[in-house]
Amino acid sequence: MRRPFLKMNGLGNDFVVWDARDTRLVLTPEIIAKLGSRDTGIGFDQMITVERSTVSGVDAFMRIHNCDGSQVDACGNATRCVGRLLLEESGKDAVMIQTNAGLLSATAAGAPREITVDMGKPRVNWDQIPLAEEFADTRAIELQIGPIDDPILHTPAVVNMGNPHGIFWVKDIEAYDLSKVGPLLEHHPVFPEGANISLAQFIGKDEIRVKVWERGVGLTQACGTAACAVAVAAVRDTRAGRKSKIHLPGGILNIEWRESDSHVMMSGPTEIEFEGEVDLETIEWTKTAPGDNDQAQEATGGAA
Ligand SMILES: N[C@H](CCC[C@H](N)C(=O)O)C(=O)O
Repeated sequence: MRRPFLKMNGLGNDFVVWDARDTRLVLTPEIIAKLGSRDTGIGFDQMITVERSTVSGVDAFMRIHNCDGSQVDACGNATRCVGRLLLEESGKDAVMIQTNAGLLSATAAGAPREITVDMGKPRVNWDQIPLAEEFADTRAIELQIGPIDDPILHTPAVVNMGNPHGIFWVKDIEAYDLSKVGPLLEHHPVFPEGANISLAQFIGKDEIRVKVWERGVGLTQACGTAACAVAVAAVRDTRAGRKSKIHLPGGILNIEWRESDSHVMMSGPTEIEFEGEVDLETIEWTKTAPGDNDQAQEATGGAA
């Protein structure tokens, strides 16, 4: 059975997006992992299924799966992408997206394809992250993040943005091999539900460079909820103001942890890479229509 999809990304954190508002779509974790594989399938960091919301007046429900097939409750970059689709489809100035982590609102951020999402309030109590009970005093958490010749134990900042985040402030991100320490920390017993792991380095006033090992994925070009979590941790650790620029490998996200209501506002780009169609039995897929940049080239007769 062939099914249309959109391939999208937010700063290179990429997604397959299904519209399942009229035709339900339930896939097993095994099929999701096959589709998500950059060898056997379409390849993505997360799979996003847009469904009818169960809450009246809310535009859609967004279901999120990591490429390992695990279902999770928050994905900042995908929320911007789904927000863009709903805003363009409805012509409204703002749309509401229901997730298992709560209701999120999305609005246009000014520049084309730039979207602002209200990611709601951060949670910082140990049982909200969650952390294992024996680590209720987060100061007691000392984790080895390498490198081998620098066996300094680090205490992470911990924030939940609808998903768990462990953040390590370091002087030089390049001094650590996140591809090695990331999986160890993601599955560390201190995080009973796992965690997204960020290395964060200040590069200027309210400018922070971040690299992320995502739970259920691995290294990604960007992670929206991590950007929010780092910005919140920077304020709590009195290292930054309430507005900060988070520099990820894929680009910059602008974050504001609003004083008035403690909501975290995240602004950044979205991209439709292409439209496609996939056979859910054979996982064979084809592109059926160009994306934003292809169209831009076509429109301008752009050079190859
Ligand atoms: N890997 C995350 C979900 C996706 C988060 C990320 N892609 C974002 O933009 O927030 C988790 O397991 O909690």
